[in-house]
Amino acid sequence: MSGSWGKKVQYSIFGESHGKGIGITIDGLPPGFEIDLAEVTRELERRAPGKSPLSTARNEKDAFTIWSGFLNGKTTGSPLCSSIENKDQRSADYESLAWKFRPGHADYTGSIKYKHFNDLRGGGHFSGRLTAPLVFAGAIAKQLLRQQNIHIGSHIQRISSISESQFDAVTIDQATLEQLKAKSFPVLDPAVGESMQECILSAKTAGDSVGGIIEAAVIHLPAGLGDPFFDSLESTLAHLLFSIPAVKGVEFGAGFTFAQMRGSQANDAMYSKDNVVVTSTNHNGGILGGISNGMPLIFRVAIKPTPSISVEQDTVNAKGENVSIRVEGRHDPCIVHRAIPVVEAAAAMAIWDVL
Ligand SMILES: Cc1cc2nc3c(=O)[nH]c(=O)nc-3n(C[C@H](O)[C@H](O)[C@H](O)COP(=O)(O)O)c2cc1C
Ligand SMILES: C=C(O[C@@H]1CC(C(=O)O)=C[C@@H](OP(=O)(O)O)[C@H]1O)C(=O)O
Repeated sequence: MSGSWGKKVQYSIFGESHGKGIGITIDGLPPGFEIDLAEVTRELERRAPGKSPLSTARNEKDAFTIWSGFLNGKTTGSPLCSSIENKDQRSADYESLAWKFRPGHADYTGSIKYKHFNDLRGGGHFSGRLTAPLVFAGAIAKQLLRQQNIHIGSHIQRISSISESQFDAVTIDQATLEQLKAKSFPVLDPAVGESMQECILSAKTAGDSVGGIIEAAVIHLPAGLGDPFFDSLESTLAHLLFSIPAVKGVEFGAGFTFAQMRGSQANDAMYSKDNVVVTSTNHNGGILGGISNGMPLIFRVAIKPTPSISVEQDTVNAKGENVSIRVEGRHDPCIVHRAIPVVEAAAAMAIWDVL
C-alpha cells in the first residue's frame, strides 16, 4: 500500500468508506500559518455527497476534527492530523451483492492485492469517499498558494457527449475562476450546463451512469517550477491527479490534439511584454521541458462513468463462478461535478509541494 505522498510536504491518507472514519496527516506545513477553517468547510461542502439528485443519496456532512498540529488558529509546524467521521454507511447494500466483484470497481483487483482481507463495503479504501481528506488538505494548500497570488479553478468541460468551450488558455483570470467556484454545477455556459444535468438524470433513470472531463487552470504560477527529469511539473501533477478514483486520463495544454497539429501551429510564439516573457498562444499549457513558463497552467482530467450501475452485467464472484450483477444502493450517476473540488485540491497539493 502507498498511503503517503510528497517530498517537501508529506501527505498521509487513511480510512475506509464504511469504517469509523477517514482522514489525512500533513507533515511539513510552515509554522504560524493561520488557516481559514470556514473556507476549509466550504471546500468540503462543495464535494460532500447527498446534496442533489445528480449525486449519491448518502448523506454525509463531512465535518472535520483537527487532532494535532494546530493551536490558537495557527499551524504549529508539527504534523497536522484531521479526520472526518463516517455517519451514514449502509453496509447491507454491499452484503446483498454476495461478494460479486463489481465490474469497473476495485473489488477484484483489491481482493487480489490484499488477499481478500480488504474492506469491500462501500469500496473500502478505494472509495471516492477518500477524496474528502484530499479536499481538506487541498483547501489548506490553496490558502498557502493564495499568499503567493496563485489561484486554481476548474469547470465541467464535458459530460458524456455534451461539451462547452475550453478556457481561453492565455486570458483566463481570477474573476472567472472565482465565479466558477460559487456555482454548484460549475460551467462557463449555463445553457450547456442544463443539458449536461439532464444527461446525468437521464442516465440515472436508466440505472446507468456517465463520465466527462474537468478542465482546470492555475494562474500566476511563476516561471521556473518543476524538477526534470523525473519530477517534471507534469509528472508531479499527474501523480496526484491519477490517484483520484475514476480518473483515467490527464492532458496538459493541447494534450492529445497536439497529434494533429504541425509544429507551426503547436509552438507558442514568444514575446516580451513589460520585460516579462509571455506567449501569444498557450498550447503547451504553461509547461515547457517539465518547467512552468509563467503562462496559465492548463490541464484536463477525464473521469470515467461511475462503475456501480443497476444495469445487469456479467461478472465473477469470490468463488470464481460466473454470475450476473445489478448494483443497487446509493451511487453517483456521475462523478464529474463531485470531483471538481477534488481535482483542484490535488493540483494545489502538488504545486504546494513543488514550491
Ligand atoms: C467523488 C467521487 C465519487 C465517486 N462515487 C462513486 C459511486 O458512487 N459509486 C461507484 O461505484 N464509484 C464511485 N466513484 C469511483 C470509484 O471509487 C472508482 O471508480 C473505483 O475506486 C475504481 O477505481 P478506478 O476507477 O480509478 O479504476 C467515485 C469517485 C469519486 C472521486
Ligand atoms: C460516500 C461518498 O461517495 C461514495 C463513493 C462510492 C465509491 O465507490 O467510490 C460509493 C458510494 O458509497 P456508498 O455505497 O457507501 O453510498 C458513494 O456514496 C462520498 O463521496 O463521500
